[in-house]
Amino acid sequence: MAKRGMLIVLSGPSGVGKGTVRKALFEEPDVDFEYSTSMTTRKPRPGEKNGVDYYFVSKEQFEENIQNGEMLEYAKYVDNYYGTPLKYVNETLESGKDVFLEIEVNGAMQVRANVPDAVFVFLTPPDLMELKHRLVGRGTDKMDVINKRIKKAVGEISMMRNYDYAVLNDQVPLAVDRIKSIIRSERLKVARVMPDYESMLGDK
Ligand SMILES: Nc1nc2c(ncn2[C@@H]2O[C@H](COP(=O)(O)OP(=O)(O)O)[C@@H](O)[C@H]2O)c(=O)[nH]1
Ligand SMILES: Nc1ncnc2c1ncn2[C@@H]1O[C@H](COP(=O)(O)OP(=O)(O)O)[C@@H](O)[C@H]1O
Repeated sequence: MAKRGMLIVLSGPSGVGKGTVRKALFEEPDVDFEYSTSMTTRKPRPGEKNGVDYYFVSKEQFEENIQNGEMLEYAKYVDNYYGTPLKYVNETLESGKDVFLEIEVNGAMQVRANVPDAVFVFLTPPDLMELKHRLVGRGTDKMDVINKRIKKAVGEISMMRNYDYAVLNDQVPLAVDRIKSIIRSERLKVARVMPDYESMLGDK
């Protein structure tokens, strides 16, 4: 049976650059993670595709999935549900492939409780002014939503201490390199540079 894959969880406040950094990371030739597409009740933004950016579903459908135990984790974030479908993550990890989740902090803490050997990375902005600047610059949310997201960010940033790693996203290529170092180091831990005692002792 294939060795179970590694689960890496990237969180951080809205607008810090999770999506941007994740896309840049996935373009690296030596990075080979499967991205778990989340499910949400949020309406698609212009250009977003169902099944690619998210699985866009109704509130009723989402609640049915929760009831049926089909979510690895889920959270309500600024009036909408967001969550990770369990089946894809389990099957992919079981097949030996590594999986990448990009989710907010409450969901990440649920994953922490259920998958203790997952690796938790918090992406942090240089400061709150820069975070607001990025949210405004992205131009996808109205000012009232941006303000709600910024308010939420303060609490989210205080959750950073519950993560294995904090990564500063001052510049995208630097943040990508930092995450790659974490992955390399975690792989070493998993590969465990340990002797194979059974073969050392020989057949008895
Ligand atoms: N718990 C959880 N959070 C998610 C999931 N997918 C996305 N999110 C988070 O929900 C928040 C809002 O997402 P979205 O509306 O797409 O805004 P954006 O990430 O700021 O572009 C972000 O912090 C996402 O990381 C998920 O499957 N589970
Ligand atoms: N290191 C960075 N420096 C400047 N702008 C950035 C950086 N990373 C991301 N951005 C910009 O910030 C905005 C929010 O990024 P996005 O990836 O959508 O964040 P998130 O997925 O965390 O909500 C986007 O306009 C993006 O281009």
